[in-house]
Amino acid sequence: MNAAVRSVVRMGIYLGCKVYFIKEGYQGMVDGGKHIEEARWSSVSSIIHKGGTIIGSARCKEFITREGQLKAAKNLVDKGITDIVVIGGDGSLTGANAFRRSWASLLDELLTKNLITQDQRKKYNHLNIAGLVGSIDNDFCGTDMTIGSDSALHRIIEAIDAIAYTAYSHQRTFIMEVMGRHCGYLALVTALAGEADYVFVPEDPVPVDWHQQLCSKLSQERATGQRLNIIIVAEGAIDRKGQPITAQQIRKVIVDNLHQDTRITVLGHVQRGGSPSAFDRILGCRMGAEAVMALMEATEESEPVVVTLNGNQAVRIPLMESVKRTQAVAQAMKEKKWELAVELRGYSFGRNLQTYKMLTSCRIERLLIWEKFTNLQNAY
Ligand SMILES: Nc1ncnc2c1ncn2[C@@H]1O[C@H](COP(=O)(O)OP(=O)(O)O)[C@@H](O)[C@H]1O
Ligand SMILES: O=P(O)(O)OC[C@H]1O[C@](O)(COP(=O)(O)O)[C@@H](O)[C@@H]1O
Repeated sequence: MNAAVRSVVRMGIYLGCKVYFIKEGYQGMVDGGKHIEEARWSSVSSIIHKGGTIIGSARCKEFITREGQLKAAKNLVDKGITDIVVIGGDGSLTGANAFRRSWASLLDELLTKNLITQDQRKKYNHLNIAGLVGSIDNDFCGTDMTIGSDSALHRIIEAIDAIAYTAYSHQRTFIMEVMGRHCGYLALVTALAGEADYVFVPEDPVPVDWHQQLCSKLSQERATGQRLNIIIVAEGAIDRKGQPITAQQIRKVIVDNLHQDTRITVLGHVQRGGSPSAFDRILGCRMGAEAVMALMEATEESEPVVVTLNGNQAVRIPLMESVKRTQAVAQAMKEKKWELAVELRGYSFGRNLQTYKMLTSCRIERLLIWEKFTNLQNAY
């Protein structure tokens, strides 16, 4: 995230703008005062390698209310702020859009209450918004990657590789819970990259007979000589009825049925910490710069945009369109329309899921026949 902050600040200053940090997210915008502070070129030196964000982040209920938005609008007008870059998930971007929509009426109310002058009302008539998507979950429709996701993946894969040594030596089964309360991206790609034997993701819940399927899969792998099993479970994993599936439940199934030595690792907030990956730093740099360009080119008529990654390009797309698509995934999951949820999550998500299933669908019978055949060949 800091790479994006740095990029926005420097691009803004480079283009001749006065740039402010709004600290602690919308809470800082509502509270004003020391939370809105001018950013200098040097304020963002030596931050690109740091995890998290130097400007802080906070959930802010007050910003959802009219009163909160009035305070925020007043603070922005007082500082002469006309353009905002918002970095966050669909909640933050929805909030930004709602705020912009109410902007004119907020200023009207401030004027009526004599909290701003007639001149200010006229001068700040318009507010421009550009969004950047920051989330480790990679759960936003319209972008191939969200800022932070790649770094989290690196951390998870490192942890799996570390665990695999113990699992291998002790012939153990490891269940690893990764983040993703509503999105299975991290779990799925981790399963692909970490050679997991089974994965639980919220968008594509396991079949009702998952107990048998899982046990048969694990037994097959052991029968082919594999000394360890890795199972990945997303924090938000559910079954087809929408009931949560926990790592403890999975462990019980394995221990009761297969008597395998099984351990659980919950990675938790480790996944969100540490230095950002090279990919995330570059993504942040490019997206931040693009967001400032979008603001500079915005007119009163233009819709707010969100800067996303399409292939290898930073592109601008209508903010609310992608927010609505993202919210449609949540709705599809709520209605248990699993195929639709996977489809809406995006082409790449669906392909990852398919690829994972194909790469882990080896049947023991087929494998044994093949091994017998190659042994026979070697004998002659
Ligand atoms: N409909 C909304 N109207 C105004 N503000 C909102 C709205 N939805 C979310 N927000 C603001 O955005 C903040 C962040 O949203 P949240 O859903 O918690 O995180 P994320 O941005 O990661 O999706 C909220 O704390 C709130 O201040
Ligand atoms: O710190 P908290 O509030 O427990 O958050 C955990 C949740 O946040 C997430 O990590 C996503 O966070 P971000 O979108 O801010 O990266 C989810 O995967 C997880 O469910």
